[in-house]
Amino acid sequence: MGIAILSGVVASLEPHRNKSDFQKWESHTPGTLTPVNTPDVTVPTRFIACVSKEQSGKKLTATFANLGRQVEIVVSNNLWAVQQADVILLWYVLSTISRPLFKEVGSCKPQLAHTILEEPGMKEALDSKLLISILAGVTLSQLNEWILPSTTVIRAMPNTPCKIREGMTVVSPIPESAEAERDTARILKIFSSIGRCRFLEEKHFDACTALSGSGPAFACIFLEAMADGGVMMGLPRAEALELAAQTLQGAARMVLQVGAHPAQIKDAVTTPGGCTIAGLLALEDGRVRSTIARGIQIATERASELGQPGKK
Ligand SMILES: NC(=O)C1=CN([C@@H]2O[C@H](COP(=O)(O)OP(=O)(O)OC[C@H]3O[C@@H](n4cnc5c(N)ncnc54)[C@H](OP(=O)(O)O)[C@@H]3O)[C@@H](O)[C@H]2O)C=CC1
Ligand SMILES: O=C(O)[C@@H]1CCC=N1
Repeated sequence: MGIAILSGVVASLEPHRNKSDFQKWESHTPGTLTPVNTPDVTVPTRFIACVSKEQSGKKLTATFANLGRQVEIVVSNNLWAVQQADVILLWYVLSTISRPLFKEVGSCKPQLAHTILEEPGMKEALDSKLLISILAGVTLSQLNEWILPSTTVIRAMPNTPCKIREGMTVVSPIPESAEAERDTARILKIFSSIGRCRFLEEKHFDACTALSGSGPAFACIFLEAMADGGVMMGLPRAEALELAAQTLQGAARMVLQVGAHPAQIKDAVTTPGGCTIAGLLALEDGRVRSTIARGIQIATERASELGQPGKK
């Protein structure tokens, strides 16, 4: 997930980004960000990604080699990376004071969070900084126990399409403080540049983890199954996949861009006595809706266990 976010953010900073990118950015954050086409002095200029294994370091170096902006890779030295930064996110670090910096400090599994944060010197390195955790299941109250009160901590739940700047990120409310406005702008700057970003209360985070965090996996099962159906009926695999993917994207965009209700879209496609209703009834016979919805329910329940004491 760290690679997806860092790739998206780095890509968003490249000079070839077009005007619509800026407009998209602004539309998510009315009044809080720099106006369209005005240079933003807080734009990050330096990136550091941290991992624990040499082999992962080599892989990351290869991954970021083609991005055209240098990403420093640090193996087994989270503390150093955090110390360099002014603003920190749990799996990565953003720094913007006089010299803008942006650092990633490993994208660790939820169970590892405590181990990383209890490293000697880490609390002090995080002092007065902004810590953003993307760790599924790990709560703000847990995180607050592992850091000094002077560190501001919030949660974010992104998803892998952040890599192509089509992500969905949910962010917990920013705690009230003198720096709240600045922190809000920094958070929106990152996550609105790599997709949609919305604030929601922490109580919704496990459901968001299941719906949008895990969602790309669920959507791809459906996508693959549609393509399989096409292949079963004789379509070549590549074309079946293209048709399925573009169809899902088109339907989703009708909901997001046009504001259509999914039922409206379904009804408009469904000619009386036609083939769509025949297919829909077959899907309903397989309890497709409750199966998908229960999948989100079960994933939500599992998300609530992640990072919790006594749970695997
Ligand atoms: N995958 C997803 O779609 C989403 C994931 N998340 C959250 O993101 C987090 C990471 O998940 P995911 O990306 O799937 O996991 P991965 O296992 O793919 O990535 C974990 C990364 O963390 C690094 N890491 C592990 N331990 C340390 C350490 N002690 N110090 C520094 N770096 C470390 C690993 O490097 P190394 O291999 O060298 O140890 C690896 O690069 C989880 O908390 C998950 O809940 C949230 C939303 C969506
Ligand atoms: O599977 C997981 O636990 C993580 C959280 C959301 C997506 N991946």
